[in-house]
Amino acid sequence: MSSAATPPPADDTVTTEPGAGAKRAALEAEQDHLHRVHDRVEHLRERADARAAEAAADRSGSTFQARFERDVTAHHHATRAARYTFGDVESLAFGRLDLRDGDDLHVGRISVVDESGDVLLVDWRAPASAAFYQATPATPMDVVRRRTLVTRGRTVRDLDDELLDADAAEELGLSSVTGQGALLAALSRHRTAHMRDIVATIQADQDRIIRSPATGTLVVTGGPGTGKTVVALHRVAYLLYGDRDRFEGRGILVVGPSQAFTEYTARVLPSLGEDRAVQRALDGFAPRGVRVTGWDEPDVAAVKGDLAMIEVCRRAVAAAVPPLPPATRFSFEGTTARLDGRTLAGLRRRLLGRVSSDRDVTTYHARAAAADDALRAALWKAWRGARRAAGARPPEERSGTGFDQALEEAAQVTMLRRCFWPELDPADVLARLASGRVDLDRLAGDLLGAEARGRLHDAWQQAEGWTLDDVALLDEVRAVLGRVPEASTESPRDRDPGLRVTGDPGPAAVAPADVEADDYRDFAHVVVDEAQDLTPMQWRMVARRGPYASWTVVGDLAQRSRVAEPRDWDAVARLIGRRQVAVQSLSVNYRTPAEIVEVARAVLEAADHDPDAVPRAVRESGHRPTLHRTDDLVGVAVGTALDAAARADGTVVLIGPPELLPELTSTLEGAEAEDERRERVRVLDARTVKGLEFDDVVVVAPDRIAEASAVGLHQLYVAVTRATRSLAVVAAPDAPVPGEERYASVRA
Ligand SMILES: Nc1ncnc2c1ncn2[C@@H]1O[C@H](COP(=O)(O)OP(=O)(O)OP(=O)(O)O)[C@@H](O)[C@H]1O
Repeated sequence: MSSAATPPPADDTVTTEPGAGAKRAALEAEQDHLHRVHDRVEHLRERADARAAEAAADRSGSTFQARFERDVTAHHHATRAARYTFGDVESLAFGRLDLRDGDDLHVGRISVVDESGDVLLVDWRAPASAAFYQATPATPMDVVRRRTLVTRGRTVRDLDDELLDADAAEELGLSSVTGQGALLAALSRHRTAHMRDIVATIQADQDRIIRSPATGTLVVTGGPGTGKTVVALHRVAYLLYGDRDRFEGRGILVVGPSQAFTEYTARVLPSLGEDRAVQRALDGFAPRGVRVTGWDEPDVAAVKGDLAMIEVCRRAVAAAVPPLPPATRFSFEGTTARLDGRTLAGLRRRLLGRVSSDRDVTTYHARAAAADDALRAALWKAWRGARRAAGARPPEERSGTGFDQALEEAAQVTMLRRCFWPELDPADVLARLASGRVDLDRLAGDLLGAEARGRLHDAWQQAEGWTLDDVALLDEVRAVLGRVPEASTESPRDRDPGLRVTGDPGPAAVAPADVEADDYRDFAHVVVDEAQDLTPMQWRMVARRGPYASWTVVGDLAQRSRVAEPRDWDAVARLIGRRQVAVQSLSVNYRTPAEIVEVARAVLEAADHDPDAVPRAVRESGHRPTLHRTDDLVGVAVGTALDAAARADGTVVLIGPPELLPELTSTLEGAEAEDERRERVRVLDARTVKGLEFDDVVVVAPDRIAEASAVGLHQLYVAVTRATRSLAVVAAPDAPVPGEERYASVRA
């Protein structure tokens, strides 16, 4: 946005520097207004609280209807009260527009009207507020002066003016009072463990994305720190505000790459008064009871993520049914029939061949009744054959003969029906394949090449638990299985203990009733963050939750940690069943100072990626990144991180290759430092820092991160672009470090 808050200022912006007196007067006027807003909000909150309490205590009606209405009323007022509740640090009002017609309006977190109907504050998402974010001197949108307020709780700390229409300003007698720069003030605040909202300083290009209609699929791209994540979250708040019926009813799903990421971003929507969106990490789609404990190397992830796995999963279900008894005998009206296992196996194979995840009616569990019918028909046919062989003439029709009743009572038939089409759970099904009980080569020899099968086999053999990429496979299996019919309460193990898989690669304690997690529904809108990293199978998993949804897809191809498909956004569109995507890009880096951007550029160059993909930084820190050459990687890295924590408040992270993490953690724990300082330092794997940010970043052994896989340099790029303040790199004396000359060198 070209507001005064946005460096560099637009060339045609008119800014006059008034005296301190004018600024003081302006601050006082804004302070008065903010007090009025807060007083009114407090009043509204107290009133809503009182009404909620009154409704909850109302015992006047005893009918179900009366109790229901009372609960709805109490809930309604409690929700209102919650909307009027703000923490001390959140700014309730953050802008003011003076318009050509002499009116002014204040923009804030919510709309507030006083007792006489005057508007004290307009919600940032309302159409009238759009000019606060979008007006420029070239297109002033009837705005003469835009004022950005820097507030904290009830206090106005600073303000920042921009005259967009100098002539009209003169006519109206308006001047401008420049402050510190609201955006720079916001960016220079130290970070906490949680991302903050940016309502006060949304920039024009970001605002256009936030407000764009949710019709098809919008892809938001841009380099690290351009605000993709925060913009996507504000878009969710905007959509909920604009069409609550559509988006609150069916819901909005926000998907992030990891639990750490979801925890980091979790507070943004609640701080905007919206807590209805469902935020999930990719491993959060695992069936209940399944815990993800590991990662796959990119080449294994590529196999597990390939669409060939759709058919592998389908066949895995067919291979998970237990063997049938060699023969089943039963008697009815004095005739004993015998049905051999091979005939029944053929019948079951044909029925299993029709099972798929395509439609609800073709899932395994949905076909249970049809399978049982087919089994009874086969038994009927066998009995009629036996009857005829005995010289009697069997009845043509089964119904009315008592045959079905007799089947219910025959012990052998009961056994047969239980293992013919038992209830299955996804983790058990996949575990049979992963543990080798079902032979992968026989199952998928025609679907996966020998190399891919080898990788899959080795990965599953060596794994100590389920991995992130197994989750999409578990979900695919779950989709093939479908919902367990409601009437059924037995778990598969109650029915057939033989289904238990020993030596499973992962904890598979899942009861079928738990199989459908509560997110398994048809969302109205789906947001996918760090979208460059999803495999085709993961896209299927997410798309299953929004077959009719509109989408916001957020990603940066330069930060890919994958080597396989999909390679561009059109391919993503195909995977989620959409014909096309609209792409919008963000190009200003609000996170990383210019000095660190230079280093990041060198890493991209080393990765043979277009170095211009690095977004331009909005500010400089005045500090060059430091490069520490040492043999004592861990000791120096921990010392550097603790020094950073001592220098200033904020968050510090040590990012290293997986094999160094235990030593980094134990050295940090044993280091002599105050607890408060030590606790502000985190140790993270280079693969888990995606989407996160920290004030001070120490990257350890960059060469090992870079060489770990085909996308190692991209992971190093992600690691060095996490810092908002300082970057230190700790490397062995002879280790290659891209852009070495751009660092200040420190020899330990
Ligand atoms: N308009 C803004 N005003 C204030 N802060 C902003 C603004 N836009 C972005 N930021 C801040 O910049 C930082 C980076 O934002 P965000 O994490 O959304 O970027 P990103 O593009 O998703 O980055 P990455 O690709 O590395 O995950 C955050 O601290 C965010 O709050």
